[in-house]
Amino acid sequence: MSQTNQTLGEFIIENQSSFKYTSGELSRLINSIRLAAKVVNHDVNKAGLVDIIGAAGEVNVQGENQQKLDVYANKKFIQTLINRNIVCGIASEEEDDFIAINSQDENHQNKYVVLIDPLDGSSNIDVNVSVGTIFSIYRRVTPVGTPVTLEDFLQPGHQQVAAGYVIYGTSTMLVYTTGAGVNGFTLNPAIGTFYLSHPNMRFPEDGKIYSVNEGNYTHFPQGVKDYIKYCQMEEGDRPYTSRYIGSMVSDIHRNMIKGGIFMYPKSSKDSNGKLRLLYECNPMAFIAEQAHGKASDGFGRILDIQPTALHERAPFFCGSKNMVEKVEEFMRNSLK
Ligand SMILES: O=P(O)(O)OC[C@H]1O[C@](O)(COP(=O)(O)O)[C@@H](O)[C@@H]1O
Ligand SMILES: [Mg+2]
Ligand SMILES: [Mg+2]
Repeated sequence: MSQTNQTLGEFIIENQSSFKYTSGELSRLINSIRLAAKVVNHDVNKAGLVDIIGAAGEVNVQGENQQKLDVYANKKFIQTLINRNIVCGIASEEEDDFIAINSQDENHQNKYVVLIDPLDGSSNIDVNVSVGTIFSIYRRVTPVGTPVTLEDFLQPGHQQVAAGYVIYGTSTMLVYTTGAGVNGFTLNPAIGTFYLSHPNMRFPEDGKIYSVNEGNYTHFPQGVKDYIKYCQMEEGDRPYTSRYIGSMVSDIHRNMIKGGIFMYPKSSKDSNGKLRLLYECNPMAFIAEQAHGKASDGFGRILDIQPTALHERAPFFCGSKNMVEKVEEFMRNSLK
């Protein structure tokens, strides 16, 4: 791939006009996320050498032991967004409540709220397996000029104006959508620039990879058990291949390129699954749909769920369209 590829900065400017609220504000916001991603990437790449490995000694609102990199990435993204005076509110997996941001001139003119999972795949940080960052962006619904409220964050996923993720893997990539398709950019670490490497990303309609933590098999709903058995059957183009990294961003990224389905169902242990609707499921679902894939809670469209709490969870099935429809079929049949 030659360096004649478009840079992320050029792409943002060039595609600004395809975005219905073309005020440049969203472009500046995506640029801020690009900046924060580079800062975090710089330390992720030498995780063993700098003091960002291991537990931070704190427990977050989800009751999870925060990793040092969770806290570090959270701080870097929030700091960058505040410094660039570009948003009116931020919500994060690592923050109990949303953060209301007053614009310097105190009249709350900023229009966007951002929800982030600063570090996705925390269990993989210490073992040098790829991890990610996930972001979701909405226009506020409360009037500009008034302080941001919870209502601005509890919007159904189909209201997102942009969403994306950063994957810190064999290479570092930023993949995002503003509702006009999905594009992926690879960081050239030597010059610190993201280049368009994966234009117009699309899920193949069908795939041969299924990604689920089979260690929870006995706790899964019958429909999921039936679908996993279906994937493992010697029939037609099956059995499918089981691949599970344990970092949702990385599992879905792989399946978007190769064709496949990622599943984190509810179980007798987690009555609503593990993944958080607002800053994990919704942004990945927006990406999936924009890439001609599908995202469901097993019965309906993830993006149509009306959220009621900042850190609520949802069962999540995301990937190649025909595979998600197949698991929905098994879920419906299991209730008959
Ligand atoms: O270890 P499990 O139960 O399979 O869970 C793995 C899942 O949990 C997550 O790590 C949750 O995300 P965080 O790391 O951001 O908390 C997902 O990335 C991943 O798919
Ligand atoms: Mg996560
Ligand atoms: Mg996280």
